[in-house]
Amino acid sequence: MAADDFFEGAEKLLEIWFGHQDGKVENGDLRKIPREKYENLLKAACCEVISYTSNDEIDAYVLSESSMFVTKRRFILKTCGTTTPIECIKLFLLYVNEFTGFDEVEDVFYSRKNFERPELQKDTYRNFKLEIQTLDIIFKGTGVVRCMCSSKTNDSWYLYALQPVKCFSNEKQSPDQTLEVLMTQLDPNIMQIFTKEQSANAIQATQNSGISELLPNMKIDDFLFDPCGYSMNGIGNEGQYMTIHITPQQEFSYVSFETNVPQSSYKELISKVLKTFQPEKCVLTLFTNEKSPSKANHKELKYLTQLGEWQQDTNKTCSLKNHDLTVSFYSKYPS
Ligand SMILES: C[S@+](CC[C@H](N)C(=O)[O-])C[C@H]1O[C@@H](n2cnc3c(N)ncnc32)[C@H](O)[C@@H]1O
Repeated sequence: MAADDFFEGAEKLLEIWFGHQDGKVENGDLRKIPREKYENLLKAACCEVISYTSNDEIDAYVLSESSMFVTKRRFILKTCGTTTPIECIKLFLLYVNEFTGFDEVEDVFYSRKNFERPELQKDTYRNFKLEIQTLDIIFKGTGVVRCMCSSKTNDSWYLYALQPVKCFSNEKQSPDQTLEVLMTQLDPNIMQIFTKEQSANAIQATQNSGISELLPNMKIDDFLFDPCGYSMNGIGNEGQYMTIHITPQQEFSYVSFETNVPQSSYKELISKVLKTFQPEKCVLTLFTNEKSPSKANHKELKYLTQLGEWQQDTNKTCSLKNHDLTVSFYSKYPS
């Protein structure tokens, strides 16, 4: 396939948390950084804003390549294609220093699935080792690295997590959990919904696909690309978000689902997501911190060996500074 026809759906996901050395986190706010400064950052990452929505807790941007979310002290940049998110970090840290009142990086996570066509990425992003080296230089530290591989398919998932020396005490932590479902080889009939040929607009695609039913009661900002491709952000009044991105082309179809909505069990939500998109394969990741009402879910995921038509081939759990992490690989049975 010609490089021109290919689109890399798999995202690079960067999440940074900020704090204050004296522990007074109420003194800072990342949303004090002006909009044009965020646009500068996105230029460095090779993408731009195409839509925006917000409430009192969270600013959500749909980007030309995926999404950005900004809350009081957490920044999330999720970008696909051949974007370069690490390139915006130094400038971002300068803006944080200038505008927000924060003076400390509390946590950094940078993760991604293996790329379909790594050779088409720009320099640093062709090999996770180079991404790690670049992040270590920027954060002047040594990150913890996790590489999880499926025992059955050639899928893998990589994480860099910076563990700053100073830890925030448990009392200052707020509940935090993030679920991601990264899906490949999707049902072509379902993917057809995310084309201009089948759907007149994004609202139609959101409704007809069942996306609107996945986590109801969210304010949805969706976008249907021409001739195909789909992105959406959903936000809730308490700072909850969900985000879905779809590359529907059959030769390299990819869908990602991510949310921070807490659940006492994620089984039903994950099943709904898989039934909605019908992937052949998927990678599940779950991060929870000590305060999260979802923290018991790692055990549940471990024993979720069968999820409808999907069978788990690999499940790994590990502990990071403030979070537990589970990564599971599933494929449709029989594959
Ligand atoms: C931005 S969207 C969603 C990407 C996402 N990371 C995913 O999960 O696949 C990418 C899809 O939109 C299509 N697309 C159409 N116009 C585009 C544009 N101007 N920029 C980025 N993608 C575009 C791509 O071909 C691809 O199918």
